[in-house]
Amino acid sequence: MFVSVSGLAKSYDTGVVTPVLRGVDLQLDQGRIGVILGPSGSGKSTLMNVIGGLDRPDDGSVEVDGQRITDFNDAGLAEYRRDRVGFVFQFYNLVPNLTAGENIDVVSNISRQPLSTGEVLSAVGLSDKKHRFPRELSGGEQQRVAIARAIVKNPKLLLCDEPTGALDAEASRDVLALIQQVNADFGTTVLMITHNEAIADMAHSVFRMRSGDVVTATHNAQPIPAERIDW
Ligand SMILES: Nc1ncnc2c1ncn2[C@@H]1O[C@H](COP(=O)(O)OP(=O)(O)OP(=O)(O)O)[C@@H](O)[C@H]1O
Repeated sequence: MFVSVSGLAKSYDTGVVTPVLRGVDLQLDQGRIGVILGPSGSGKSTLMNVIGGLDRPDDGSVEVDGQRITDFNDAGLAEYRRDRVGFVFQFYNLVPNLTAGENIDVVSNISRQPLSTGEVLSAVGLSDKKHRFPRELSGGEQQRVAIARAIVKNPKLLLCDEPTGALDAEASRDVLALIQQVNADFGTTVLMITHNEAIADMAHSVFRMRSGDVVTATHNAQPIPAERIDW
């Protein structure tokens, strides 16, 4: 199992203690696309942040590629995030005064075994826009740069938190097709959060969350190409 989450629990204390993850179990095979669905506040982002080493649980464990990351110290977690995990968020988070190519270079410069900026820009279909600034790109193009930046470090795991949340249907389909292409071409295991039920059809595994727990895990023998998702 490439990602194995077991009994993951986390609460926030804001005066009142609120459990946000209540003993979550989740398993995803290597090279697969997993989608996490669930209503707002069900704990999707918190779960993904723990899997990505951005946050720590109170209890339970996360293993990725045979390593129990929940046992790592801060330096170990920083290294894990830097070398092993690519992150894509809803609002791209590109550096506004750097070009598309420079946004990608920032990450490749600190990566251990990066792909080339040219290769990832070509993979996301933006070779001709390398010198554009984020404000000179559409939302969909900015998200494709963000995906290129996430994969330039050649991560084993790509974590996407609502990657199409700010995009219209057409741009969303392009971005999802690109994520599928990255999964197929680079063998990257993908875990993606979405509110959109329709996106489940492109995943190998679908995890439905409710009130801090994964309540169902289902598997698609034949995920559909993102181009065929019905919005
Ligand atoms: N830093 C924090 N401090 C206190 N409560 C928090 C914190 N982060 C998240 N929460 C709470 O934890 C719960 C789960 O949040 P989370 O962001 O994981 O849910 P989500 O399913 O991703 O929601 P959405 O779809 O709206 O992004 C929410 O009730 C939220 O208010």
